[in-house]
Amino acid sequence: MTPAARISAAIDVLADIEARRRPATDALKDWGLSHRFAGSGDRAAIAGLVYDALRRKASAAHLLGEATPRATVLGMLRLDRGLDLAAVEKLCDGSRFAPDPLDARERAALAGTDLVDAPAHVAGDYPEWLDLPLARVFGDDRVEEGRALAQRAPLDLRVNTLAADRDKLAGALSHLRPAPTRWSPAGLRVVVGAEQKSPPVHAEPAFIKGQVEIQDEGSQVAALIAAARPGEQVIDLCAGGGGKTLALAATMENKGQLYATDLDKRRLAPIHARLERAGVRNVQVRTPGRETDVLEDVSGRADLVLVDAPCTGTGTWRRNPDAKWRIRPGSLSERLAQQATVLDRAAGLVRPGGRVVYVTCSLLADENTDQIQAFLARHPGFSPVPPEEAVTAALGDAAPAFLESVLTFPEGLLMTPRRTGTDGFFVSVLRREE
Ligand SMILES: C[S@@+](CC[C@H](N)C(=O)[O-])C[C@H]1O[C@@H](n2cnc3c(N)ncnc32)[C@H](O)[C@@H]1O
Repeated sequence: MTPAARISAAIDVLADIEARRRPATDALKDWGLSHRFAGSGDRAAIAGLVYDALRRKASAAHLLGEATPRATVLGMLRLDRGLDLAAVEKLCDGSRFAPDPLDARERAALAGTDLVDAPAHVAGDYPEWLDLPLARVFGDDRVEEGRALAQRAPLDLRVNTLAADRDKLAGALSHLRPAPTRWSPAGLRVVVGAEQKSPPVHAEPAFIKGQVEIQDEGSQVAALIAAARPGEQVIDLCAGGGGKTLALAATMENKGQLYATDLDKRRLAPIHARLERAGVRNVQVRTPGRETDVLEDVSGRADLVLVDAPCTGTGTWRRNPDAKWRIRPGSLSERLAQQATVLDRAAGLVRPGGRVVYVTCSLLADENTDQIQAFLARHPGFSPVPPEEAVTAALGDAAPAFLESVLTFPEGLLMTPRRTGTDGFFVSVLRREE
């Protein structure tokens, strides 16, 4: 396919997403099925255009003065890909499979990149109703934070230190050009270009042998701050597919006991194969039953309970640009109630002197600092560990620069793409008094 034909295809996919209110992945898959002549390179490039357009939806619409799928793609080409008017015009020449030629209004709009008079939520490309909540956390920096959240995310890998070391793995994966991550000593980062397909890590021998997992560096750091130690009794209460469970097991060096559970047994299902592949031997998966409390025997005895809480995912907009525009106030309230429930459960599981570590991939104070303040009011026997203390123990030499980069609060710390180059993660360490 020509570059111009790919742009036409991206406009069609965006129209489908909008008309049928469906996730981008579904629309892209359908497009691939009904255009079998398109090769994998074409499909990857079209997906790149669609996701980039979704990332810049508000600012592109502002530039073009309308929010149609065509305007979104044209605006993105100008704002994100840096194409000038002549380059866009060349692509939209009206030839077979190319988008229609630009009209006078489009030409005038694409002559500049003027977002000066755009309100913060437009310049930062996030939903208008989240402007106040984001202003509460970031103040005037919210536009820059939003812009960083509208960039493409790199592909981060976590080397499984139970089975390999980072330098050797970097050699084995040298064709992906991985670079060591800045904060996590077990992380490798692969940069994927706009038109590139994400490399099939699942097919790498190192992945098949359990030496490497896909995990954002922010998630790796959150697990490091939880600091599960060899010999401890640890509960991963919202284990889901086990991303953090595997990271905790690695710092425990397979010693002690790690209990992994989740409210939803379907989410937990993939964990078994992942543990097996990673050579993890100290995890008991406690699949929830209908009536029984699957953690009854460990209640009040855990050294550490990790609550990797259900949340709005506002910190992961780089990876889920269409979810960014779907989030509603109702889903926030639902998550807030779930977070309080799971935190209260964690409080009963930890031993005196033990700790609860609360993690979200949200940027919103309601889900982070407010949630912790409310927890502390309900559970006066707990107090927050100062972020400086938790980070220094977890990150060693990288701690000072990390602490300068994150936002810190008495209740915990917040990573963001702009500040730490990771997804947005909030981490709070809460110690139960002896
Ligand atoms: C952020 S995800 C966990 C991701 C996982 N820890 C990982 O690293 O791959 C949040 C999980 O919390 C679970 N959850 C929601 N409410 C819960 C509750 N009351 N108790 C336990 N798990 C809960 C959800 O089913 C979901 O799997």
